[in-house]
Formats: sequence, structure tokens, C-alpha cells
Amino acid sequence: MKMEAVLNCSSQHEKPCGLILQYGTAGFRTKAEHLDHVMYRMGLLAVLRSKKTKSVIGVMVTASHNPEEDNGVKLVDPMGEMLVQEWEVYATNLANAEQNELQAVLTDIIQKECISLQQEASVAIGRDTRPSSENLAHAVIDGVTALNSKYHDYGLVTTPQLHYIVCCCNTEGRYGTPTVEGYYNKLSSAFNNLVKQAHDQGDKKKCLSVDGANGIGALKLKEMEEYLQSAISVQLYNDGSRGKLNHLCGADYVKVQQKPPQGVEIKPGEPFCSFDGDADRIVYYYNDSVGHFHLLDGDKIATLISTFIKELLLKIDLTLKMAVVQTAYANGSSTRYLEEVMKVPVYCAKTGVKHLHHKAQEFDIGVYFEANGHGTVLISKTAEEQIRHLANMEQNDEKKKAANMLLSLIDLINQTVGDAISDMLVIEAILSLKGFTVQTWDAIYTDLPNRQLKVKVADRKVIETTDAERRTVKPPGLQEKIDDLVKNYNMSRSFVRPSGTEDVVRVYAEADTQENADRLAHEVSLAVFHIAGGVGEEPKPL
Ligand SMILES: CC(=O)N[C@H]1[C@@H](OP(=O)(O)O)O[C@H](CO)[C@@H](O)[C@@H]1O
Ligand SMILES: [Mg+2]
Repeated sequence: MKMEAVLNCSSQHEKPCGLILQYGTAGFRTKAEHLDHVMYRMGLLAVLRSKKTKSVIGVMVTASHNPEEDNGVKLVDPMGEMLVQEWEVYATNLANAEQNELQAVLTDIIQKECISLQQEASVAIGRDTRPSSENLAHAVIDGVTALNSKYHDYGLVTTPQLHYIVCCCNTEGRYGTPTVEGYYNKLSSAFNNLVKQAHDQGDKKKCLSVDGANGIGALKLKEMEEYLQSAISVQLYNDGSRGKLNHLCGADYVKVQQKPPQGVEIKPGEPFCSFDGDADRIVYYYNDSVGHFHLLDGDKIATLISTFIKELLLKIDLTLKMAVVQTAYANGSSTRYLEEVMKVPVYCAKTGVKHLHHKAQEFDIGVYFEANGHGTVLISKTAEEQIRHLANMEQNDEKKKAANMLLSLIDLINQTVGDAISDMLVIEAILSLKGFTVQTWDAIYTDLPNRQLKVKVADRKVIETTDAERRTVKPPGLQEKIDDLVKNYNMSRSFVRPSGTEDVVRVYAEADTQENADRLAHEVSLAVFHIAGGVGEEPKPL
């Protein structure tokens, strides 16, 4: 390694003095103007990770649902997963090293990980549509080339497309062709195969309105449309031609505000969905005949998909270990429905997709979704082989058909990470095959009214949690207070946790009525404010 070249080039990607950042729930995220040095250094780290794993490593430049002025970066591990947690600390150390400490930090990583510098490396780079992303991606490339490594710049791609590409590169194409076209071909042929088998198809093409959050998802869905034309017609809103990224639109806005994106008119019963800024999340919704807004979030998506898979497994008489993984934000009704009616085991993981993904890997079929619409399904290799064997050998036509359906579903699902486009096609295919509308899907169970709030405190780290973040252990007295407040309401639940992506404490409450959920959320916010060092104005009732 030519350390001199690395350090020289680093001085062109200067670190703002004293700036401290952390590789959080989803990589680094902050104002775009503070990230040039982080990008260069993540280029370096991706090369080291690539040498260590002898695989292609991905670097995605995006800040997902955050405002357009922000940006961020996440590293993608060989099988298309998020960067392994042990390396997050290296990422943090590199990002925060002053120029004169950089050499020591790099050497430390190389020694601790026993990295052979002779080993070849290769990095796959992608970026979202933010105005700052192109230059920041160049800084990543500078880091990669400073270490004399190869790279492939995939340009504008969704986060899940880059995860897919990395997985394809490292499995000699067994997962698919490592290009955006390969992704379109794989998903569209699986989708077309599935919907062909729906009974009520006739001449009626499926129609769906999509809010693209003015981001990369809109761009890529437009590109993909020609591959899907015979089966679905998409009406795109917030396609990026005018509005600002994520501004008053997108999956996060719709989920948190519990209302449709601004500027779109929804006819009663019309199915709508929203992507987030890097197209790894999706939520569905519709307005009923009296104008009430109905949200079908990650919990409803997990229920729909797991019901469908369970039905197919029953048809082919295959016993597989299936589970659903949620977080504390999952609506209590969804957990109850899954456990009590569907008899599917449900696990609660800490917030952040990496935690859910890990848990889901423990099962033959692991369905995981965060309530905000980020999730996917993991199917173990053995389970896939068993299904493939049945599809090939089975004599009974109905069973053969069901096994083939499962195989197409496996191809349609992006197993590397949550994927708005893939999830949307999975949902549309299931709705077609079951003859469901969004309303029938919504009626599977009724969400408990809920509310999410944010509280500003001086130092959110004073709050420590346990039991998958459902209870606090610090500061003293807070959990007791929350327990007391929750007791005053019916069907109630509330918890608080420090956010991993924003400088706030998040409060969640649910109860029998919206008024009660709002009131409980406010009372718990006050408890946080008073016990955990609130700053600024005291939280006001909604
Ligand atoms: C309540 C909520 O939606 N939290 C989000 C948010 O994390 P926080 O740690 O809550 O800020 O951003 C994460 C990354 O996108 C996402 O995984 C997570 O679900
Ligand atoms: Mg996202």
C-alpha cells in the first residue's frame, strides 16, 4: 500500500476539524457538505473489506428518507447484507480520524483483521438522485483508486438494486445477472409468471398509483415499466420532475403523518403506495368511501406475505419453520393476529434492519418487516431446494403449481434487503392470486390507534433500553412512570428509545382509541422530558 498516496489524496478530502460522526442504524448520515472526507474514507474501508472477504463490496451514497440537503453512505457486505457490525466501529474510527491519525487507524484495521494487501479488491458504487450524490460518489472512487483497487460505478440505482448487484457479483451470477437490466429481467419474469396464474385476470390489467418520493425509485420504476407492461399499469406521482426529494411525500411522511402525500388526489378505494427516497421502503394506503385514510404498513405487508406463503406450504404438504420478525413499533393487533389466528411465531428485534435480518436468518422462511415498510423474506437454501424438488418431481398438478408459485415468489423477492419495487410486485401478485383488493387485505385485522412523537433531550444516551427496546432501564424512575401511565388506558402499550438516526428520543403509544393513544403518547413524552433531561419547550398535547 502506498500510504503516501493515500494520505496525499486524503488531504484533498479534508475532514472538518472536530467533526464527530457515527456509523449508525443505517450508515453515516448528516448534512451533505460534511461528508466528502467520510466518502473518501469509506472508499478506503470498502477496499479493505473487499480484500478481507475476497469479494465485491458495495458502497451506496444515499440518505434515504432524510431531507434532500442531507446525504449519507452505507456499505454492502458480500451477500448483499448490511456491513457486519464488528466493522461499524472501524468505519466510525476512520470517519473521525484527524488527518494526522489516518495512517494509524488504517494500519490498526489491517493488523487487527490480518488483511493481505496483495489481495485484489473490487468495489461496486451506487448513488441516489440527491444533487450532492454525484460528487460524493466521486470521493468514494478517489478512496478506492488511492488504494489501487478496481471499482464499478453503477451510477443512479436504488439501494436494493445495489445490494442485489453485490450479491450477484459474489455468487457467480447464481442470484442473477449483476446489472440493473438483470434485476429488471429477473423480477419481471417472476412477476409475469405469477400473475399469469391468477383466475380473474381477463383483459383487466392491474392499476396502481405510486408516490415515488421524487427520488430514485420513481426513476427506476419508470425504466422497469416496459418490462411489466402486460401485467400492471403504474401511475407515477412525485416522479422527481418537479418536487423536492421526500418533501411532503414518500413512505416516511405517509407513515408518520398518517396521511397521503400532499398534492395527490385519491379517489375512494383507489390503491396507492409510497416509496422512500432510496426505494427500500414501501407503504400502501387508500381512502374509503367516507374519506377516511387507511394505511397498510409493514405489519400489514408481513401479514399478507406470510399468510400467502403459509397457504402454499399447506398445499404442498411441506413443513418448514416459518417466523415473522418485527420491532417494538409493530402494531399490537398485527402481533396478536399473527400469533393467535395464524399461529405463526413472532419475534421482536431491535430497531434497524440488520437486527431483523439476522433473526430472520434463523428460520427456513423468515419474514421480517419494520412497521415503516422496510422488510423482505429470507428463504433458506435447504427450503428452496425442497420446494424445487417438489416442483420437479410432484405428479399432482395442483401441488406442482403451488410449488412453482413459491419458486417464482422466491425469484421476485429481493432477499438481500427490503426493496420497495420488489415488495410492491410481491404484494400486487399476491393480491391478484388471492383475488383481493386493498380493502380485503386491510380487513384481515384492524390496527390499534397509535401515535409516534419525538422529544428533544440534552443527551439521548441517558436512556438505556432492554427487552428489544420495549423497556427502559435508565434513567431511574422512567419505566415505572411509563408503566403507571399505560395502566390508565385500555389495550395500551407505550415505550421510548433513543433514535439511532436523529438526535431525539422516540415515543410510541397505542391504545383503544386515537384520542387515548394521543393522550398517552403526550403523557409519556412529558415523562421523558422531565426524567431524561428535556430541552426547549415542554411537549404540548396534540
Ligand atoms: C421508528 C422508525 O421508523 N425508525 C427508523 C429509523 O431509525 P431510528 O433509530 O428510530 O432513528 O431509521 C432507520 C434507518 O432507516 C430505520 O431502520 C428505523 O426503522
Ligand atoms: Mg430507505
